[in-house]
Amino acid sequence: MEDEEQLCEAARNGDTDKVRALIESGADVSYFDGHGLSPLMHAAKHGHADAVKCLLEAGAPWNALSPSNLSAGDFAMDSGHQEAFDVLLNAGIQAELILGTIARRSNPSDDTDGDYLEDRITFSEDKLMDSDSKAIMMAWEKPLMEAHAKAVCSGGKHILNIGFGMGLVDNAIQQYAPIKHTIVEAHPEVYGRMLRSGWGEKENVKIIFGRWQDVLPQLKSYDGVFFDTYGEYYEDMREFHQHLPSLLKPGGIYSFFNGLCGVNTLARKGLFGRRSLEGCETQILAIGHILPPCLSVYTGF
Ligand SMILES: C[S@@+](CC[C@H](N)C(=O)[O-])C[C@H]1O[C@@H](n2cnc3c(N)ncnc32)[C@H](O)[C@@H]1O
Repeated sequence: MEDEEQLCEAARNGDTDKVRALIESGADVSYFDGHGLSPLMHAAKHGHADAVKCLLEAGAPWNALSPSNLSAGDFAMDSGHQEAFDVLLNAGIQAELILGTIARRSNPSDDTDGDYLEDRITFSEDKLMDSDSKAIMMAWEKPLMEAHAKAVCSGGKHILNIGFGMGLVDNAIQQYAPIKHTIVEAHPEVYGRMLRSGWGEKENVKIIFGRWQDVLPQLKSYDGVFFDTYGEYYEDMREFHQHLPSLLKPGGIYSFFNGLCGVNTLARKGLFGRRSLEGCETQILAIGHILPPCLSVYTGF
């Protein structure tokens, strides 16, 4: 048996010593077997967190996808292996933060979502797609968005949402009859669609067209804030978080969603597709892993 096939087998069996020995003797950690699965995917699928760590340390690609578009993170999550999932998630986040920093340093004027904001996008009943046919938003995310809306609307009647997308969260926010519901949206086509579908005429809605980074001076303080953009780096989300103390009223509630590098320009398809987070309860818990403190809902600024 080839070294790489043995590596897949050792990863599957959780035989970390053998995994390490094979790597030291030159086995290729980027190998895909006849089913299109990498050693990392095998280790993840069987919940062998130590083997996952060992393969990641040796440079196994955390964002590779199987023929059915599943990442190692998806395999771990789908099989209920939380420890292996956490190891992969942390590796992905670290890589994202580093890649984002490198991208910014090499091109400080790069606004990361500039390309996306100039792209044509496609709307259909159940999804919003970018020009690479990658999903910006999908209808299955509705229960998740409803849960976020419930959370951010539980603290008061002045609500801010960043990123309209399909309007799922905004429709849910409207159910709570906010006094003022401010929506920031940067994509001209999404904005155009918002206007065509009557959002501009709702009495309690204020639409601010532009990138949140550019329209910050127009924003006030809110009882609830939700953040879910597209085509940005974690760095952007971290930057947004730095504004929360002024964007949130005392006791206000913040929640966010991030597709975990679903559109990162370097990782392209991403470590954990949004599908990893399907199922509302899990989603909220999974979101909480992104940034400490480990909750997606922040209160009491
Ligand atoms: C994933 S969608 C939001 C989906 C939304 N939560 C829903 O429930 O349908 C992301 C949205 O953020 C917008 N967006 C991306 N970058 C942005 C930025 N810097 N400022 C404001 N909006 C942005 C995109 O155009 C897109 O409409």
